[in-house]
Amino acid sequence: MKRILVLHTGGTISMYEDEKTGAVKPFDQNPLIEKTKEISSLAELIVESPFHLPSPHITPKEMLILKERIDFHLKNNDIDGVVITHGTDTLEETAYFLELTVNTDKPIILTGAMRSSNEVGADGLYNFLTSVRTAIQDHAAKKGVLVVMNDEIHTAKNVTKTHTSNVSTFQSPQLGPIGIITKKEILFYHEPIRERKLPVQNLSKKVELIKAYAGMDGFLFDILSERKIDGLVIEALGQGNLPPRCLPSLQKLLDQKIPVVLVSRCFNGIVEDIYAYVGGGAQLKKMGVIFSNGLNGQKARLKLQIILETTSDRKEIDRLFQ
Ligand SMILES: NC(=O)C[C@H](N)C(=O)O
Repeated sequence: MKRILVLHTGGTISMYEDEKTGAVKPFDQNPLIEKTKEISSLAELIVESPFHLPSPHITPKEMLILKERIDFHLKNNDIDGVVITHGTDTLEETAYFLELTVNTDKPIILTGAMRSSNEVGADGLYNFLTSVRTAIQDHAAKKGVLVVMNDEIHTAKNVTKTHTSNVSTFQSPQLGPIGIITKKEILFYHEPIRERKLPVQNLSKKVELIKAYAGMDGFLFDILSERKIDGLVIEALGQGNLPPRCLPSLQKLLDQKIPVVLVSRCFNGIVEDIYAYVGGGAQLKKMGVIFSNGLNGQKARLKLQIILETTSDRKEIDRLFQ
């Protein structure tokens, strides 16, 4: 039997709905821990619950705790794979954090639920079961960190939460799922390109994320240049463009040597220095803005935060975002 480390962290998968008020709340004790027994015929489960939080309460510090628990077991050589249950709101960020920082070929799978544990059609236990089924497959190895939800397998780099309530919320806009789960099989369609691993022991840097909009001026940039930040990610317009009125304030931030990374607020495609009008990508690149390669804002923010722990060299940051 394969040995699977199960890390329960909270989220709707471990919540219940009050039948009278409809309010959804965490249980004091995660009910999945009891339910785990029903799945123990598939694999030898090593179950830990390092914290029990709704995922909007999760910070990079909790992500680092998960990395450390996984590294501990990898070092002990007592596991063949990992399944993490997590709230869905920030699940993609924890998945991507682990993709960037955990160095292993063994499957690491995150899953969650859109319906709380006592709702009709609750998807939590089912998603947990399919995640364990995926984690024990030999061919789930070497694919990086994966997200298993609703009978689909997605990569941490591409997956994002696309719907507030639907069970098919997790999608990979750039790529689609890399695999599917049926009653009989776990099938992969293609091999993902894996992320270069980054060292991280501590997360002390303040990195902010802002979204561009039509008519944006320098207001938010001015606030950021007055407060101390270590880095900034901007979700720019289209192919990587910004409204002209915000440029002088952006320049102030760049003059302070704050690394500024550009992603697009579009959920498909990459940013490029194509447009040569005022505020277009060509000008932003000349100003020293770093262009990312198709990550969404929240993942680029995490990546910059991790990178800044080891370097603030603009060229090196640029290289790591290619
Ligand atoms: N479906 C969910 O898990 C959403 C919940 N708000 C959470 O992320 O904890």
